[in-house]
Amino acid sequence: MSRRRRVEDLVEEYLERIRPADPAAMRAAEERQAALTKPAGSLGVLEELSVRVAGMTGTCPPAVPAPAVVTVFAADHGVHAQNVSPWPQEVTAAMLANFAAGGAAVNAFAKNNGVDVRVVDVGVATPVDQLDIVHANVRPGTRDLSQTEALTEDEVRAAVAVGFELAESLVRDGYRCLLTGDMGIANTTASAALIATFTGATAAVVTGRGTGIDDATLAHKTAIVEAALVRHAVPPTEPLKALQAYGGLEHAALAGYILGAAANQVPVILDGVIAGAAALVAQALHPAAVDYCVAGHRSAEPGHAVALKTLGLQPLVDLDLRLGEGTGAVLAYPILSCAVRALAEMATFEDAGISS
Ligand SMILES: Cc1cc2ncn([C@H]3O[C@H](COP(=O)(O)O)[C@@H](O)[C@H]3O)c2cc1C
Ligand SMILES: O=C(O)c1cccnc1
Repeated sequence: MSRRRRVEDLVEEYLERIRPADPAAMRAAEERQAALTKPAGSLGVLEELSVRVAGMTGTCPPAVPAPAVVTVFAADHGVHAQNVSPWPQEVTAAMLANFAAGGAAVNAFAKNNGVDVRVVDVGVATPVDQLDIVHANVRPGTRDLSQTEALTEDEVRAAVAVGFELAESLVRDGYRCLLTGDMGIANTTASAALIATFTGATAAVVTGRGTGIDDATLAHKTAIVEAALVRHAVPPTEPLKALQAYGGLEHAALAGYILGAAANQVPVILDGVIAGAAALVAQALHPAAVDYCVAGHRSAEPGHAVALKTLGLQPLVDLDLRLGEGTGAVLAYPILSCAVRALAEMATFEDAGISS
């Protein structure tokens, strides 16, 4: 069997393993929530969240989703050549060294919240061979989406496989909550194109300032996204083709990682706009993948709110973050674990001898 055939089969195999959240476990969790020692509904969104986790894991009450790990998928983007980001491409590799040394914002948040950090090179343009990270480089950055297709079909499928297989191995290692992270200079441009594809929103609505660009650069970046949408014209029913057209390798790996969490019935906390774009790809591949997604936060990048609406997810935190790396997901993790711990460990009125 050719390698190409094998990679094609893999994505189909992944999708076959995904089941919608378990309705019986969700009903049991709703009933248990109603019996706990608090006024009904008083834990607000946390109650719904705990019910969703019961549905994901198929158990009531579910175990607290721990330990947790944030995986930072890193890759570069050919569209960087169009001056859509103020930062040099080499910053992607430099930040990988920073993650490996524990010096980035995501490392600080992760240390605070008891979350482990994994870093994966799925397509960084600058060599990072010497770093103590997962080396799974599919190609050294995408091609320029404004000139040609960013990736070949084989490259897309290989990157999806990196994410799926990593999620599987993390679950095998005992992790019970997977968090998304990303690093890739210019990746808010590819994110905007993906989000426009799956939501039908215009380039003007979903394109944002990324790391911080001025008005003139924003207008130029928006025009690049708009022209790319016309050039490639991928319908929302063709998620793998959308990854081929726009990239990035980290988006493809993140989509695979989300599918991997879903196939293993483990919650996945999404970070910001890059994760939102990848989750739209996962949703288009298998709608039930979203049953396993928790929106960690809402990024200040405008496309993110648009993506969350199509995903049907309510963000847990809204603090004007616009960093990526997984920071918003890590920040939200204790909220998710509190929600599940309350469902699992609170006394019922009957246990406590309180008449309700
Ligand atoms: C020092 C630094 C650290 C970062 N950590 C995450 N990003 C974030 O910014 C990039 C996307 O923004 P744009 O599309 O405007 O280039 C991504 O690498 C993302 O993870 C960073 C960016 C920089 C410069
Ligand atoms: O939403 C994000 O994750 C984000 C926003 C701006 C730049 N980098 C990442």
